[in-house]
Amino acid sequence: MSMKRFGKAAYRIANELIARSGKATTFHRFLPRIFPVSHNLGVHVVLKKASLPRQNVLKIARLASRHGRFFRPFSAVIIERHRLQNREDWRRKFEPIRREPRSIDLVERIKQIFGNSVRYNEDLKSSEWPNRIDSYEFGEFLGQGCNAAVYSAKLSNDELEIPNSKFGVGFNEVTDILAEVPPVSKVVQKKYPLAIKLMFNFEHDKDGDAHLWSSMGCELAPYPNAAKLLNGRMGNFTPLPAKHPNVVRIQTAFVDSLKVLPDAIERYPDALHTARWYESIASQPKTMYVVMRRYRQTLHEYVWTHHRNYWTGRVMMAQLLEACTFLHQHKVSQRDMKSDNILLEYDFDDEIPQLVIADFGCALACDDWQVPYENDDVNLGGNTKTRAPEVSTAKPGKNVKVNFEMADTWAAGGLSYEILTRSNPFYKHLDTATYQELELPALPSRVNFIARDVIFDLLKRNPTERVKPNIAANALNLSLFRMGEDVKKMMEKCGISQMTTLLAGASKGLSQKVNSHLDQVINLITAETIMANLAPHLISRAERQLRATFLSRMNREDVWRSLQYFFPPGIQLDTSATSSDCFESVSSLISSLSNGSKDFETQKKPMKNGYNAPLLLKNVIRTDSDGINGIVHRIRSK
Ligand SMILES: Nc1ncnc2c1ncn2[C@@H]1O[C@H](COP(=O)(O)OP(=O)(O)OP(=O)(O)O)[C@@H](O)[C@H]1O
Repeated sequence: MSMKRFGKAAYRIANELIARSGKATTFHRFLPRIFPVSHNLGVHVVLKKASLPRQNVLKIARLASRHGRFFRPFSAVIIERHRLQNREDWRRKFEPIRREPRSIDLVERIKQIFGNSVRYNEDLKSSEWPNRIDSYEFGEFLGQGCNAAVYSAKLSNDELEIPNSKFGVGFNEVTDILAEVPPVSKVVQKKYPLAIKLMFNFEHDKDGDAHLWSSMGCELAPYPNAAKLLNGRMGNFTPLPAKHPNVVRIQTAFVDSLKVLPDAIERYPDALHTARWYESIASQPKTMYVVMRRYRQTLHEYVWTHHRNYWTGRVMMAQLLEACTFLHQHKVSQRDMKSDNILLEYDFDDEIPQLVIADFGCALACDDWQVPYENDDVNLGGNTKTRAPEVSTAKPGKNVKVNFEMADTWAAGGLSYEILTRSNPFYKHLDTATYQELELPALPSRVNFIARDVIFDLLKRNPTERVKPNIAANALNLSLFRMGEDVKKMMEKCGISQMTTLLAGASKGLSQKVNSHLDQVINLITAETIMANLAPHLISRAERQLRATFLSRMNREDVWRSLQYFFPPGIQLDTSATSSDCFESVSSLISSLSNGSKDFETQKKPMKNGYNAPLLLKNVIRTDSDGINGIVHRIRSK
């Protein structure tokens, strides 16, 4: 059997994974007929045995072993298959997918699969957390800012179960059974899995809780229950309506008596009710506590302690943009987007971190992007160095309003620089109020062209020209798929071209036909994601979650707009591929999967002419030959 046919088989099976989810045929009966084949660094490639006689399966297995340096013995595959077939409870696990009506549009069905299944989205699980400080035991000090100190914590009663204490727990039951090794998240448990933010109350002379809720309530913008908790004490405060994997996870918040921890006098004496003004303090000093999931590190610490890998960087960027997309969709602006406020979670140093936006103390969440700016006392958010140009150039005056709609999106551009090069140009070199776009430092040439162009578009001075976060996130997500050796070629083989991208917005009949090409791409992407989910130890949690997030929110119109990053209007492209070639693209999936993420990044060399040429031609930075992790050597282009 040729490699080409092997690829075709994989494609058909993958395609069926999606198609069957809407058919009467039960998914649970289909799954036992697939099995994973291990590759050296890559991903399990799932093949269906059903339509292939046993000899063929063996042939495929042998073929796979030749294309990957490591192959799990076939006997193990057989054993695994038996194990699946003998498990009665498989039926239950696929109930939600089985019940999907058949007639639903492909994109809608994919959105439902990824949005409504706990398997792909642990956020659907919810739990109750105690609202008394005595219920928690404090651990080490984690950090402090101007408004609060943060400590690790756990529930004091050890008997109590800690719900969702790790990202991976309950993330994907299927993988627990299919994976050869138990998912890491089940093994590693933190002793103190929570982080409690103890807010500084500088107004101990005030009685009651109301002033604490109203002055500190912004912290709760990412907490969907906040509106109920605040009970109208913050006027038109509109917190995020749901949890998001890339937004800090707040478990609960409450006001209780101030707990004076052993290091408090040394670290934050001003926030304590000291003898100095003892007479004026209220009867029982209180403050607000925010109980969060504990993360491992800030982005700032991470970039200085970890080698750079541009693939990892791109996954982190995409997560950041997914968070911005979610905030933007719900008219919330975090307004303090610095790398100390981006938190990361990972278990191993070489694991791609899960990224969240944290610290909403300066957030704007009132269902309106505009803030009246009549005088200097108005709060325009956090650090001046990370304010978008339209904010930093605003001058207070009568009827002046500052629009924050695109402020976080702009800041994500600076943070992307930090992710990829360690340094945010706006911390030191450039002034947000006066910089010119041409002054933006060039990125290393090995940074993928989509990431590079997206960053440039995020940092447009004019907010109306700036790329919307969802379009930027889509482009990055698309660039991260591993189909074949080149995502763009894969798309071309599915029939996407400069022409189809242009036609997509044209008449309905026409765009329906054009959309069928896009559906092929989406089909492949979804299939690859489902397959990836069956190999949790080979694709990072962060990347799987990112894919699920993207697929659960995408729509065709936005995807077409994002495709302009791959097929920009006005530049001649050679796109002779037909949609039938689409099948072939998957044949290279197998070999590319076995190459590992680093190689993917290095394969994406910019084209000699056309769109892939670096946009920032003036000052191209190149890495040395093995510069993927290291310090870059700057070479001026001629
Ligand atoms: N959930 C968490 N898990 C782990 N560490 C955290 C968590 N939340 C905060 N931290 C740590 O505590 C530090 C201070 O937290 P935070 O930025 O929320 O405080 P702040 O007083 O609001 O800061 P700022 O002065 O920026 O307003 C963070 O930089 C981070 O190092």
